Amino acid sequence: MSLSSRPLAAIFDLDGTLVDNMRFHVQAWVALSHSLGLEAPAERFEREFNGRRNEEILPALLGRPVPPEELARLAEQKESHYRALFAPHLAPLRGTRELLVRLRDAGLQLAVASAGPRANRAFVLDGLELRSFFSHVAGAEDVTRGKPAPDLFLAAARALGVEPAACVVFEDAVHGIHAARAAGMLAVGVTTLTPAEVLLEAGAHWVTSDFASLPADFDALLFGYQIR
Ligand SMILES: O=P(O)(O)OC[C@H]1O[C@@H](O)[C@H](O)[C@@H](O)[C@@H]1O
Repeated sequence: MSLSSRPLAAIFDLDGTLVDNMRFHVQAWVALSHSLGLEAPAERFEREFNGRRNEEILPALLGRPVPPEELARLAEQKESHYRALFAPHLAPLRGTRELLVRLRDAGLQLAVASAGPRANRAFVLDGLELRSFFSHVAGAEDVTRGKPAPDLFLAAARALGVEPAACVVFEDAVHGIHAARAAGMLAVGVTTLTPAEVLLEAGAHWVTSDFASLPADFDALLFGYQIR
């Protein structure tokens, strides 16, 4: 990882990055917790669980191992509720399509690496017609360890055939920034939910509130031009 060499690939987190949807995930988690008679503050889903897989969140939430059938049922209860909540608001983060077009035209390889399940990825990527930009989509079922382990980003880089050191990750969660750095990649924090200073403290090299305008030095590095 070097702050001076131009990345060859860009890997995008999905929830909270390609779409500004984390409040709907949190709302669905809080509703599921209530239906189970559990006390779980929204804050816990925003900080501790953001970027993790359901296979990791549910045992932590219930405080016990969760057998596969129960896990699948509870995850589907939460995820179908989340999709119903977010459906009327489904839209890409500002500037997403334009950035993807620029990256594609500049010859970068593009992938998604999301801890979310397949149905959620399809909901966003197909619902917004973004899928064709990406050569690979890595998801929860491709790894046994979610973020902050580097596995999802490493799986995406491997599928693209690009060295981790030549990849840049866009990610909104602290766990995701840790995962990107653990993978040896450049990391851009997206401040849809978590404040810039928290993402920088976690190891983000740059931060941005959306994709309409990137930090000038990062834009120059990404697209290979000098700032005058
Ligand atoms: O890795 P991504 O795309 O941010 O997905 C993570 C999210 O995936 C969702 O499925 C979980 O319910 C969320 O709680 C989690 O934060």
